[in-house]
Amino acid sequence: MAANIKYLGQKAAQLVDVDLMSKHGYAIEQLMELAGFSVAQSIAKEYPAGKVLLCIGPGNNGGDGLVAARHLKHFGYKTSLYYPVQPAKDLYKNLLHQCDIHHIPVVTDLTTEAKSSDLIVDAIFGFSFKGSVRAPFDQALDILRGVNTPIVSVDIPSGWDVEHGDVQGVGLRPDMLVSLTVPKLCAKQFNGRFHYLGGRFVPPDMAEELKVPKYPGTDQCVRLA
Ligand SMILES: NC(=O)C1=CN([C@@H]2O[C@H](COP(=O)(O)OP(=O)(O)OC[C@H]3O[C@@H](n4cnc5c(N)ncnc54)[C@H](OP(=O)(O)O)[C@@H]3O)[C@@H](O)[C@H]2O)[C@H](O)CC1
Ligand SMILES: [K+]
Repeated sequence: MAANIKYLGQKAAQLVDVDLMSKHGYAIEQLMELAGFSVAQSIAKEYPAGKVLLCIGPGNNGGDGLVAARHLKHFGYKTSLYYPVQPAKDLYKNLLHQCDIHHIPVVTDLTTEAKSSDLIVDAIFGFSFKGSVRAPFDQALDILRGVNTPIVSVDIPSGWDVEHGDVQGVGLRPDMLVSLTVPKLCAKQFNGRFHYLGGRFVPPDMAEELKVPKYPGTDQCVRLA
């Protein structure tokens, strides 16, 4: 584990997000593009090109997944989306349209697709997840837990409490975790092979306060463990 790293609780993570947008003038589209790009780059560092199924949730974690799908396609991966709840928000509609024009299909048979993919990206729930997992994601998590395909979780392994980890015993067991901005408390319990940090958009004063580690060269991600 990288020395001096800071872990944020749920409220603190949400506040950082609000500060970036309301105090520092970032648009959500900017943050999401860089977050999703960093997820795609982290994947490209560790997994060879192949078939990637991105499982997309109803919030901004899902938005990061839609962005990552597009960048992975540009990097030479064959990507598809499982996106069972598609909110009617322009942000997500535009990202989905961009996936469509990149010939990234939306699939519905999660079991078949998960088994036949080389990698699964878990962009279902991020730092706003709370309570017990509601349908249809309860069943989706069951299916994803039952396949052997390695999983990359975006920011939070889905089903995990943001601070306490897999307390409900329904969470995913990712091979890679890509924390965004800074890791959340549950990341202390991550025991997969690769822990990366992405979201290289934090301005210097905030980065110092949050103890954001140094990114190498022009990379959008840094390996923490
Ligand atoms: N600064 C950054 O690091 C950035 C991070 N980004 C990414 O954004 C997510 C956080 O996004 P947010 O939209 O706040 O929340 P989530 O994606 O985690 O999820 C919200 C949706 O999930 C639903 N939800 C919540 N709990 C459950 C549950 N138990 N069962 C089913 N559904 C659930 C929730 O529904 P509600 O009805 O409760 O509203 C929402 O629909 C962060 O983790 C990063 O990945 C940004 O992209 C960029 C900046
Ligand atoms: K996730």
